Amino acid sequence: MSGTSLDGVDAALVEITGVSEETKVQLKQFTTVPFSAAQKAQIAAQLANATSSVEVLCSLDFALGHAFGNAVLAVCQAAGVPSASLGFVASHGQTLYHLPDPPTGETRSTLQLGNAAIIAELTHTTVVSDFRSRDMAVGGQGAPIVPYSEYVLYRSPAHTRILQNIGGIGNATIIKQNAQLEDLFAFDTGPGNMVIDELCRHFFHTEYDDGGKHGAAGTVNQAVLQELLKHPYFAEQPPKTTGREVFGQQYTEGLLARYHLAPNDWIATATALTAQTIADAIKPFAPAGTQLIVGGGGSYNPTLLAMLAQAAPGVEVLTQEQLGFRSDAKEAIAMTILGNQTLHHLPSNVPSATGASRPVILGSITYYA
Ligand SMILES: Nc1ncnc2c1ncn2[C@@H]1O[C@H](COP(=O)(O)OP(=O)(O)OP(=O)(O)O)[C@@H](O)[C@H]1O
Ligand SMILES: CC(=O)N[C@H]1[C@@H]2OC[C@@H](O2)[C@@H](O)[C@@H]1O[C@H](C)C(=O)O
Repeated sequence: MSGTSLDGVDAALVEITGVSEETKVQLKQFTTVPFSAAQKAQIAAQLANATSSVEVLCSLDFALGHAFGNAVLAVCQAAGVPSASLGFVASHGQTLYHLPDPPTGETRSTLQLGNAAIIAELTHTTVVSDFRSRDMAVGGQGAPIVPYSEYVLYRSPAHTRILQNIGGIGNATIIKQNAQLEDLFAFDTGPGNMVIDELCRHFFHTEYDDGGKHGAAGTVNQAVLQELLKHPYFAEQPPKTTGREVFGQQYTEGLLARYHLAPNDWIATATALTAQTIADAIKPFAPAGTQLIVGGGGSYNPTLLAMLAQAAPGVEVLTQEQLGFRSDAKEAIAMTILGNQTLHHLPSNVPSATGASRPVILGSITYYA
């Protein structure tokens, strides 16, 4: 898995047994193979129309295939497991573009690169990939696709649980107490770390606000925060998804041109934007006693977690680690659950989360034989 932050390829080696609601997974090893600065710059350039090139995109698909295949080899090597003994590889790839509701003229579509044939050859293993297209083909947004795995792993008879991932983008899955799969509800809350990261790059030439220290040292500018909260995405009704197309570099550059704050105040304000938009978005679905379980890289930012707890009174804010899971491994583990469903000819989209017209078997299979 590689998400919108472009930090690197996450590879989870899991033991998986059973299918559907009976699926059991055990994490054996986890590795993130970071993208080099050059790889990251090359991917980032392809995310914007002004700087993308069809020649580089063609090359990038295969280059990412190598990066993903090598991440599989790295996690296997760390565990002392030969890759040829794997049951399968489930590869999300790198989202390059996502058009669930295209402006005009274009076709609803989504594009994840990381060529599966290259991964199969490097790892000597069958690969399941392209998990989003099939959901979109039946009218869904093609995202979010992790809710099925969250239902399998986190449903609880005792609590309403909201799984909040804070990666580049923030996304929430609501699993009410005693929920059935049809009851799940999920959507993107808005920016996760994306704006914070962009501001860190702009002001400090760092990739992110390590430990939330800049955010903690700054003061939230309430007037600017209130303006930012007026972005139309926050008022849209779920199901809804968003991405770099809306809250990427251009968005932050626009903010920097419009408002003039001290660097730490900017980062505090962007951190508060993430916290407040999450709190506002989940509020209608969070009765007293709800557990908000935070995952993704944002769970390593204590300033963000503190702001979130303050913005969501009555909700118990927990991290994946507090439940015995790993925040950084969660999405990669989710892909293995989806891949396992695919290989058993079973669906794993959640129509109530994506807006799809029906459950479908996600993914494409590239056999290694
Ligand atoms: N120690 C840390 N302190 C503060 N922030 C951190 C830390 N570690 C990671 N992060 C944040 O988490 C981000 C990466 O999160 P993650 O890997 O979950 O994102 P992603 O999977 O790429 O995104 P998405 O889930 O939106 O696709 C980093 O860019 C950074 O902002
Ligand atoms: C199109 C795409 O790659 N969307 C990602 C992105 O990153 C976070 C959020 O936006 C989420 O909707 C999704 O990823 C997770 C894994 C998902 O589909 O559940």
